[in-house]
Amino acid sequence: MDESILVVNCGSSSLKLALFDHDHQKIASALAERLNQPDAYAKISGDSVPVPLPANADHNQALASLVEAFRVRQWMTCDPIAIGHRVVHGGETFRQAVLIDPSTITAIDNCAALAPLHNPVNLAGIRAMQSLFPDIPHVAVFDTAFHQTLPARAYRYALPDHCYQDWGIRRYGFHGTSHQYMAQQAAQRLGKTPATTSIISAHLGNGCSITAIRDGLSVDTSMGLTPLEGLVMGTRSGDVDPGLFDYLAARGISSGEAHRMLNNDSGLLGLSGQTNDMRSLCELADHGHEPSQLAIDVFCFRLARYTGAMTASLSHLDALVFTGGIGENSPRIRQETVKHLGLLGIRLDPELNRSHGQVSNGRIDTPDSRYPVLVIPTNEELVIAREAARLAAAAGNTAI
Ligand SMILES: Nc1ncnc2c1ncn2[C@@H]1O[C@H](COP(=O)(O)OP(=O)(O)O)[C@@H](O)[C@H]1O
Ligand SMILES: CC(=O)OP(=O)(O)O
Ligand SMILES: [Mg+2]
Repeated sequence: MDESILVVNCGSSSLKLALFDHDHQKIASALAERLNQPDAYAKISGDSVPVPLPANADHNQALASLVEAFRVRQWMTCDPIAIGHRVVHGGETFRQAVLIDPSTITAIDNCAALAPLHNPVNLAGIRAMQSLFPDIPHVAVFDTAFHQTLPARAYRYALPDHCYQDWGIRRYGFHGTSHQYMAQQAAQRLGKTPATTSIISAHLGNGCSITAIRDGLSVDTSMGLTPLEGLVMGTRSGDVDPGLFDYLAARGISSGEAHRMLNNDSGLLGLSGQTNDMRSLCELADHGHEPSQLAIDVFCFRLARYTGAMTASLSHLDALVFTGGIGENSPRIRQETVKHLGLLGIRLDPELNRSHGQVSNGRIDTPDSRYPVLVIPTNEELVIAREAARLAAAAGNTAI
């Protein structure tokens, strides 16, 4: 028997699928993008030939095609023992991963108003996989769960009390799976246990967030009610003055248009006018494109400011950790961020930084830096696979 585990991560127009074996080693992964658009496509990592998809393929069609491609390649010769689903918003209902049953579906649906871009597609992915694999456990792993330990002083907005009591308006935080993994990995690299390790974890991918983790628990984070608050991101603005909405309304911009502007047309893309891709942005800046350099400057300064803010929640700091596509791969962004943190005494070794800490167990700081700085590759899919296997075993499916 295979005893494999499938992990599904559905985004608004994309999806990622990963297959793990019983030792939690990744066997295969695949990506579908531009879903519901004429040029929808899917590909398996390492394959040059795309997996055929019909024009305007939706999440259901893409998942069915990719599952079939895994089967044809003999990677999955029988049903997996469990399927783990990334769910972005679990509100205050979910403090940890859960087996999905009809009441879970209703609860995730109830959180959809808080994450209209994410939860409906997460649910679409769950339903599609349940119809392909009706007889095995499905597990939901929530981005928000790890942040359920935030103290009220960090999660409450200074709004009238009923906004929280009646409507659940509070800061929830996201990317929890990645931040939790950073806490474990940093502890391991520093020869400590997570329960005694305090870090600042900067997850810098297309979405970006930073979290203060005190003795293994999330105590402050930059994202809020939705994944729009906080750092500058690929296409998201991060923090803006809420007065902006009235100002835009007075200029005839509807709330839908403002929403699109802040979520899809802002961030690195908005500032540079060119791209949301940090690698391209760095090349453009190298060729003298000033708006691209400005986008990098705003990104790094905001990140440094938030790093300083996160220290308010910690009594000591074991490491500043960089992760996500940008955090793992860009020495320039790490250096330009840390350059603003001189007062904290954080210094990077240029050589170690250039090598992404690969020869130094992740460390990229100098011997005289007041705090260690680590680069750690994130692996949200592995965490989801482990959680799915754990809950499936607890539910009596094949033990792991
Ligand atoms: N070598 C690099 N230098 C700078 N940025 C990079 C590099 N490699 C990847 N990135 C950036 O990482 C971002 C994507 O991060 P990733 O974590 O893969 O995204 P997602 O959040 O979609 O999983 C993009 O902005 C991409 O340009
Ligand atoms: C919550 C969030 O921002 O997720 P992503 O980085 O996948 O967009
Ligand atoms: Mg990511």
